[in-house]
Amino acid sequence: MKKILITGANGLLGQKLVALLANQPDVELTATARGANRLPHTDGYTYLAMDITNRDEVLSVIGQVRPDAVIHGAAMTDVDKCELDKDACWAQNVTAVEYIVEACRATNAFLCHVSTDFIFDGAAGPYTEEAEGNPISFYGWSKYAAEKVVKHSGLRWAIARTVLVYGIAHDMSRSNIILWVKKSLEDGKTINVVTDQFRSPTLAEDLAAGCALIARQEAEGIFNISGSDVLTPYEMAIQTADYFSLDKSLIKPADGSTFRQTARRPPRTGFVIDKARTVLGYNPRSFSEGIAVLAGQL
Ligand SMILES: NC(=O)C1=CN([C@@H]2O[C@H](COP(=O)(O)OP(=O)(O)OC[C@H]3O[C@@H](n4cnc5c(N)ncnc54)[C@H](OP(=O)(O)O)[C@@H]3O)[C@@H](O)[C@H]2O)C=CC1
Ligand SMILES: Cc1cn([C@H]2C[C@H](O)[C@@H](COP(=O)(O)OP(=O)(O)O[C@H]3O[C@@H](C)C(=O)[C@@H](O)[C@H]3O)O2)c(=O)[nH]c1=O
Repeated sequence: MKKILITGANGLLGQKLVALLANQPDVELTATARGANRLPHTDGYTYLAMDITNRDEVLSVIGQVRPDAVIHGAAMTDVDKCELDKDACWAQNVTAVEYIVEACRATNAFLCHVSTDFIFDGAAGPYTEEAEGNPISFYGWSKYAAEKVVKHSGLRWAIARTVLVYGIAHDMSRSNIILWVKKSLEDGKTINVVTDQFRSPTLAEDLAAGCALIARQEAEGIFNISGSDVLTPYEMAIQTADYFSLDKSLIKPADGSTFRQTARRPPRTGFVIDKARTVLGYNPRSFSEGIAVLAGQL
């Protein structure tokens, strides 16, 4: 029996991890999140409130559960809000990781920490696990700093890096690219979508599967856990419109000269996922298969 504790259970990744690991005969699952349990189902796991910015709560919850492995997905994930509210971003994405590490050290738990392609500057993707980070947004800096906390923790640790996660979750706090394109086109809204950014978009179920493989195997090191296809957001939008038979003429190509967000985005990222495939047995869907999985949940 492996005791696994996840953080941020109410989020997109968290909900898919609960769906994957609850009711598994060899897993005793504890789902934690801040405040009330907002998950649609309550069977097959234990829910405990745990605000990761509250050191006492983190130490007491993890100290009480004494998990074999922690999958740490909780974070402040709104990149533009992180640029504007740097204190909140640092508290949730870095200081909180120090508390998680302290609690894992006290209980000798394995830590799987979830990170991002935004630690890179996007000059030369797709990236392998050996690439050197060079963040260009505050969110990116916070996740880069969190990786250093994990790497120097002395724990048995893994870092699961991912890219542009998409999927459907219950009561989602933020949308993601497929849902945003689909809703915009259904509402007859014109959208400007960039052709000069490159990503390997990741189905949330595949990210959860990759994190579960790492936690079950207590595989140590950095693993790129993303989708297999490298696409521009424009290509993703066109594929989404085609799949749902929506009006492609509403999708206008844009680039850095016309489209700007509060925080800079690294232009060319995406991941090489060979290591996760061979070491973990990770096997993600293609983007078109991922759209079909999402469509099946609508
Ligand atoms: N989404 C993406 O495109 C990508 C995500 N990642 C990483 O993947 C991980 C999961 O992201 P994802 O599931 O998509 O994001 P979500 O925003 O859907 O989930 C993040 C969760 O973290 C929770 N959280 C935030 N602050 C706290 C806190 N103080 N205490 C407890 N929980 C907290 C949020 O709680 P609440 O629901 O209450 O707000 C939310 O449910 C993150 O580490 C993110 O950096 C990496 C690359 C891409
Ligand atoms: C809103 C918008 C986005 N885009 C593009 C920009 C970007 O490449 C892509 C997604 O933009 P968003 O701002 O929705 O998502 P973004 O904040 O870029 O997503 C990031 O989230 C954090 C958590 C991560 O860790 C990163 O890996 C990445 O997934 O879509 C457009 O082209 N037009 C638009 O109007």
